[in-house]
Amino acid sequence: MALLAGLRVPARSLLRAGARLRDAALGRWERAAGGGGDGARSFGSQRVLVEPDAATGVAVMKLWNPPVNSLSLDLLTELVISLEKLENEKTFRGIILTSDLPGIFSAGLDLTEMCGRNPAHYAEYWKALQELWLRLYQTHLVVIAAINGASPAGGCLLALSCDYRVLADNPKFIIGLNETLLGIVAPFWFKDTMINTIGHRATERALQLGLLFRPAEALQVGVVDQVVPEGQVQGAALSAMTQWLAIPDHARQLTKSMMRKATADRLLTQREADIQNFVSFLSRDSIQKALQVYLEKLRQKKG
Ligand SMILES: CC/C=C\C/C=C\CCCC/C=C/C(=O)SCCNC(=O)CCNC(=O)[C@H](O)C(C)(C)COP(=O)(O)OP(=O)(O)OC[C@H]1O[C@@H](n2cnc3c(N)ncnc32)[C@H](O)[C@@H]1OP(=O)(O)O
Repeated sequence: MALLAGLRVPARSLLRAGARLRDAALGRWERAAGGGGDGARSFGSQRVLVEPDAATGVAVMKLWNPPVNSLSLDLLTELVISLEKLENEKTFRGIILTSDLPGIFSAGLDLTEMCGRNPAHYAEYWKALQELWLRLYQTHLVVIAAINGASPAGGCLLALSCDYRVLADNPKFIIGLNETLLGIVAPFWFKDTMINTIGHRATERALQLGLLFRPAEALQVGVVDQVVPEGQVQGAALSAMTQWLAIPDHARQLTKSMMRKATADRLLTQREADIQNFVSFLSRDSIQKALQVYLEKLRQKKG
């Protein structure tokens, strides 16, 4: 059941159990080692599978961090490495970012990285999140999010950092920056990323109320660009990619940079202070207690 949205997500327990077994078995991408569409070999890490198609210059990047693709330190690190690898391959011009877990795009930041750890860990974790956002938000590649599941908070940030968003039409696939519902505050760069997507007023309302949008609402407010039937999300993302890749790279890339640089620079100029803010905020007893209670509720809701 989706606690925040007050919505039930169908039992994925069996799938999760299977996923955990696969995880335990490791060799995560052996099943895909045969390669991508044009004979290019799939590559990846334990939690990120990349299926490159050298013929089209598009790679599909799939998140796989069971049970809910929470953005753990490991997943953040692996995402940055995969992204960097694609950026350095001249063949690639676009990425489709999606999930390999049914019904979940990403549950956002990993609450277990934010609870009961020490300040050095919080700092390392936040730096890794900053790193992923800075790279994803500013990459010269076209990134299209094929959102095939729920994406609260940090999951929404991931999607908002892409160039275009396609959401599968399922009322359980909620998306939004819902931090206030947890008693925490979305950092300024989360807020800026949303403002750049849907504007100031819509962001203010969404952030203060911690709104999680269902697909039709997400489309209406502009959090996503397209809603398509489930099962068509990756195809629709690939179609949209064709339009983006029809634009000469240099012109599109310079335009992207012109639109996004000031936002990214704002974090870059106060990166260390942002880390310290996060560490001192998380180190408060009241915040730790609130996060523990929230995590416990998530764990117990099945019982
Ligand atoms: C002044 C300010 C200065 C600085 C700022 C400082 C701090 C603020 C920064 C904060 C920014 C935060 C961003 C975030 O992303 S916080 C995380 C927000 N995410 C959520 O709240 C999502 C919670 N999860 C859900 O709602 C549901 O799990 C979900 C995703 C809808 C899926 O539902 P379902 O399929 O039914 O799965 P379960 O709920 O049963 O969960 C399965 C399993 O996963 C665990 N889990 C879920 N979400 C998380 C998570 N985010 N992190 C870690 N673990 C998670 C859950 O506990 C279950 O565990 P179990 O052991 O029981 O299997």
